Amino acid sequence: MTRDAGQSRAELTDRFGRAVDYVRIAVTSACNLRCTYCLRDESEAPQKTRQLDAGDASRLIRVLAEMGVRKIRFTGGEPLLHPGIAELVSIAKTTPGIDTIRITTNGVLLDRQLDALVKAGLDGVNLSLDTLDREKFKSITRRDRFEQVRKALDRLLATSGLTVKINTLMLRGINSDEIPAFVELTRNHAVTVRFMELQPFDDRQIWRTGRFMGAEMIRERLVSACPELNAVTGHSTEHYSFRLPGHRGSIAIIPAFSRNFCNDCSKLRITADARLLACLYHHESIDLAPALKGEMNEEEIKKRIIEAVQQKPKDGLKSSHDTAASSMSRIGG
Ligand SMILES: Nc1nc2c(ncn2[C@@H]2O[C@H](COP(=O)(O)OP(=O)(O)OP(=O)(O)O)[C@@H](O)[C@H]2O)c(=O)[nH]1
Ligand SMILES: C[S@@+](CC[C@H](N)C(=O)[O-])C[C@H]1O[C@@H](n2cnc3c(N)ncnc32)[C@H](O)[C@@H]1O
Ligand code: SF4
Ligand code: SF4
Repeated sequence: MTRDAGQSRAELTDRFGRAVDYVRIAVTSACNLRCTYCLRDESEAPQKTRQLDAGDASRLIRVLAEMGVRKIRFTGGEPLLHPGIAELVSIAKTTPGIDTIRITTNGVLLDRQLDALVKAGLDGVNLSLDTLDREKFKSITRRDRFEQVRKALDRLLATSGLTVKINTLMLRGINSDEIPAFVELTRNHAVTVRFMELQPFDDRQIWRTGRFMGAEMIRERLVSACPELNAVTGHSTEHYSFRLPGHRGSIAIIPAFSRNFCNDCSKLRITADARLLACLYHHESIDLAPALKGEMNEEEIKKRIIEAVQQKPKDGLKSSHDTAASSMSRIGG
């Protein structure tokens, strides 16, 4: 059902009856790592890329909240490279209607920014970390930053009141032997370790090189490494979710490529180049740049948001594009 663009606090509902209340905003496309499944080493320098400014963010988040959005995730590129990231968190936190503000980060700059982010009202951090080995980290990310990220992880695990998740992208023959080491982190910490499928947004790098591990294969490896796992109910993208007896944290598998959690999809994305994306796998997007430049009034912005919600496909397979051309650094994951 198409809603009246002028309606305040309307719930955004798509053609399949799914309420959209979660928006992922890529605040920059710049990144300080060059993960082989995401960006080319020679990708453009950070200063050439666009960043979301505080005034734009404030207007946009207020409009989204009025339309029923409750959760904002800042992502990128690397969101902590945005010079005003704590201010963006604070803007979201003080917007009436928004109740959850989280960040997905590679953690390189987290140790020094965590206090400011928590003070600004951050509720949770999803830390992307694919290996616990320094040399492997260097070869996956093309940067020698493991020690900074490990330090950030230790700080995160010691910070109370934050929801902490670790995103580990499973790459066959590269980090598939590290499942037990990641599971071990759940023993003493209330963290969710999530093993994820590779997706074809890798800037034409490793998608076609046999590194993909499907959710079933990951599950088999996990169960064989930890036979005592108990199945529990996971959150949203966490299609499989488990706990080990006596462990404080949980373990999940995200079938991001298999896309079997679309029935519950509640998301809209704003890419680093200010486009509204109805689905991670959608071909088309709606331009929001004029809105961010102050060239559209509030009603027009709402119309574009409603249009994007109406474009949401039943599932990501219906709008599938098997392209390895784009990079996740612009979409935000
Ligand atoms: N196919 C698909 N993959 C997704 C979707 N949302 C997140 N992912 C993938 O899941 C991985 C982890 O994403 P996160 O940024 O941690 O976000 P999330 O899974 O929504 O996190 P929570 O809000 O904590 O559940 C990334 O690789 C994303 O590409 C989605 O809607 N569809
Ligand atoms: C694009 S990054 C942006 C945020 C931040 N730079 C980070 O790495 O957490 C968001 C998520 O997308 C994931 N990602 C990037 N490229 C991917 C790909 N080709 N397939 C699956 N996930 C990917 C990363 O592992 C990360 O968890
Ligand atoms: S996955 Fe994140 S950290 Fe890695 S290159 Fe992409 S944007 Fe950067
Ligand atoms: S693939 Fe598309 S429809 Fe499915 S959960 Fe992801 S964004 Fe939603």
